[in-house]
Amino acid sequence: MTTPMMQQYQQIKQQYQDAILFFRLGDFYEMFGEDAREASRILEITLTTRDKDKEAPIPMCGIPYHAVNTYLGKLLNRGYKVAICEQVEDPEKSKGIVRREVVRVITPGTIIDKELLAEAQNNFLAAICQVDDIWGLAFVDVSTGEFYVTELNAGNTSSVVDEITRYNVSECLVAPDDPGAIRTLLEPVCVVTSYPPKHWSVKRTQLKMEEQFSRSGLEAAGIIGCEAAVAAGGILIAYLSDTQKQTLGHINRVQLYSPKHFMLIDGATRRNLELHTTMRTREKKGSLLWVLDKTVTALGGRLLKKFISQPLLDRNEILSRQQAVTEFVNNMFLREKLREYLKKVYDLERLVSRLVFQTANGRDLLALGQSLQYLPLIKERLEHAKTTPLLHDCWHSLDTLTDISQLIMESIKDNPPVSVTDGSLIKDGYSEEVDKLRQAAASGKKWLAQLEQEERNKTGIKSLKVKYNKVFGYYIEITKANLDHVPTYFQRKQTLANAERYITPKLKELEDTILGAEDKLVKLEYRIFSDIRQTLAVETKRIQETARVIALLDVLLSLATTAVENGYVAPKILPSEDTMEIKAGRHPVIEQLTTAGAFVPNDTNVGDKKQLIVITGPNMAGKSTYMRQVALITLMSQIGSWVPAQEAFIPLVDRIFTRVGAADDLSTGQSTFMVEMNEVANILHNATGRSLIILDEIGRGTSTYDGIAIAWAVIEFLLQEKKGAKTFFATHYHQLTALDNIYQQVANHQVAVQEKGKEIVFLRKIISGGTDKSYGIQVARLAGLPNQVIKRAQFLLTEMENQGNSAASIEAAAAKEDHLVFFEALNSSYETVLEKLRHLDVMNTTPIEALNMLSELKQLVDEGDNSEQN
Ligand SMILES: Nc1ncnc2c1ncn2[C@@H]1O[C@H](COP(=O)(O)OP(=O)(O)OP(=O)(O)O)[C@@H](O)[C@H]1O
Repeated sequence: MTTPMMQQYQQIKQQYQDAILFFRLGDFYEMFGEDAREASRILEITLTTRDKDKEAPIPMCGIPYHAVNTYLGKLLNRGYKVAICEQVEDPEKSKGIVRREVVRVITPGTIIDKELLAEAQNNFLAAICQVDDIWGLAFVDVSTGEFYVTELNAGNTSSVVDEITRYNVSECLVAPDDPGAIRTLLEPVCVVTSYPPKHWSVKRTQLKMEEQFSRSGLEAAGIIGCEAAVAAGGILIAYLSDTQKQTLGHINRVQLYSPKHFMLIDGATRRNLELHTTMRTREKKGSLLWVLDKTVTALGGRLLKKFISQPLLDRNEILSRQQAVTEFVNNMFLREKLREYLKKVYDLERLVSRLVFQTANGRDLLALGQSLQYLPLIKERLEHAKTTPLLHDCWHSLDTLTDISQLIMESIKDNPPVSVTDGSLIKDGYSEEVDKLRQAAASGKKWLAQLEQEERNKTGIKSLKVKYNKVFGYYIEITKANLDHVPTYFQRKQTLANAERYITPKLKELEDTILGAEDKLVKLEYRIFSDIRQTLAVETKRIQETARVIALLDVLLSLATTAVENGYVAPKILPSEDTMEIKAGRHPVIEQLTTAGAFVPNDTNVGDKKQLIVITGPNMAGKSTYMRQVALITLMSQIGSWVPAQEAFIPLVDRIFTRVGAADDLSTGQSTFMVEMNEVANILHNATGRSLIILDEIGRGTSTYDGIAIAWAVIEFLLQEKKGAKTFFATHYHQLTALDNIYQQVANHQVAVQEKGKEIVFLRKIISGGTDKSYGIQVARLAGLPNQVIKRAQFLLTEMENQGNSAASIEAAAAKEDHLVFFEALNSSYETVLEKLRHLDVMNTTPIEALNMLSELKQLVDEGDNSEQN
């Protein structure tokens, strides 16, 4: 027979089948059945059983409630959802089994707990929904309250994936019937959840959106009539109320954006240009974000990431940001002062969500109050920069929230405890009632001490003590040796091995006053604190608006600081058709990673006359670095930043495409060459005459002739079909340099190197003209390939250059050389000896040095012989 508690469990579990149910039992969250099996494996906790003696014992495991976040984090990271089921009535007051309810379902996209969130990173939940031939997309960050919607053409599923990657979404809701088979495309990118149930209608989603943002809010955002966007938004709202179980007041503003408003950067380009993390280690260090991020608030850190993901397309908007950055570059004092104040500002966006969820504690409020005190100072400083329009807007919209900081600073005690139910939250002087109770509790303790002294005097028992425990309250303890002196008005309560415990009517009376006062005080403080928290939650919109200004200021200041520290210039932003000219441009990241002054700057000129630059040059010369540098300077210009160059004229580009390096995508079962061709196809389909295209060694994943043929045809297509697209094409196929004889829009460039005997020196300088030398073997030698391999390759290369590279001639060459290599391999010191002789300056060698050298060479040859024999 199932116990009533297990019946209750099963009823609740029934409704949350896709989540792991954390079922609160006293101080533990327990899991049962399949949930327990799964959780115990992932969380590495012991799996036990309930009703061991019964026929079908139920697997179970548990975690202490106070350590819940650690365990939650592990499950969410693995993509699980967790339903938190609490006891929702006081067990002491309940009749029969205590009532339990799921109070929140936490999913990877709906985390708000600060311990589980990365500070400088948004945590987005997205929904995708197709209405007719349009995709609606909606994004929400529950921890900050941001809510965005947009629409895309349904034919193009890859642009949906691009948008989801751009937001770095943690969880995405897709319809269970999944019309565009989008789930498979998204699964490598984020957790995909089927939602909503089939019977959901566009009408219902619209109602949900109106409930959340009001009709006028939707009108103000201009989204009435955007059915797909509204539908996606409504699905998000519905999912949030299903999981969060409460209205979310901090999500009060929806923004419709047009992807056309921002430069679209696909996932491959984002990775290739290492915008947020490096390709190899996936770390921030070594990325563009790493160079530009001098933000001092978590709010600013998140916004800067967004800026980098969403370069602008509107020249005026770019210039307005650039002007603000310039203002801060030119005004060091203002810049440093503002940054100093901003450092003190707390994560206002995330705090707001904790106010709404009522999870903010005394420390959160105090931190809020303290940081708000800097707002008037910030506003005052901004007054000096009012002539710059964007900074004027910041100054104008910065609400200093003095009423809020005053309320907090007057009411919340310094150093409040973490828990909000243990008292010590409310400052003296804020509430008369609190003061009175606090005094009563404090005096009570004094009275107790007096009573103890009085009783000692009366009884003559020096060791008499007034003590306290939770079960008996206050009592007087007398050791066994003194029992004879105990007066009759002492009433015995408990006997211990060597002492007796008593109470007296007076002690009882005092106890009532003290305990009553403390109990009342804790309750009253909690009530007042909750009221304050509630009052602040009502001010959500104002705090959010201020948070937006603070984040923007922080990012502009960060860009200015980087510009000053790294010696950047303000680029001139030109219309798309113009020529891109960069004088002495540098790669923003590589220059930081090389020793100061070691980076070699290079010029760029591409556009009107020469639209496509073919870059040849040895391996390791700096071709990729150069092309990425052009892309990054363009991107930085369009986010409003200054750029690493002496001078830069940047025409607006609508997209940056890159095809750089080879990356296997084994997770989707694609080969290196297939990935390469997919990326090239994407570029050829989607680039326009206003795009910037970086193609690094395309075609190298297949045989030489196939590769050359594909590369040639791709270039022709770009010249004919994407007129004006500024393109850089790095290649080892020197045959492609012939293109500039045929097409006047093509220019050949090479990266200069200097030959020194067998060695090469990289000059890192881009010069005009093509080269047919790869120096691959020299680079391989630098990389430390065994001498034997290098020599052999050198021989085969010479043979191929003389005889052609047909299979037959290579075979003939290989046969010819075989015994020679074998002979040379007989003594492994051969190359070292030769090297020493090569570097020997005979004319400047004394006889004794010559003798020493001879002996050294002999020793080397002997050692070589010995090692060959062993
Ligand atoms: N302008 C420069 N100044 C200083 N160092 C540079 C410069 N350009 C490149 N480098 C250094 O040279 C290294 C190799 O550059 P890069 O990868 O761009 O060469 P590559 O020509 O694309 O090589 P491959 O053809 O083998 O891919 C870089 O990692 C960087 O450290």
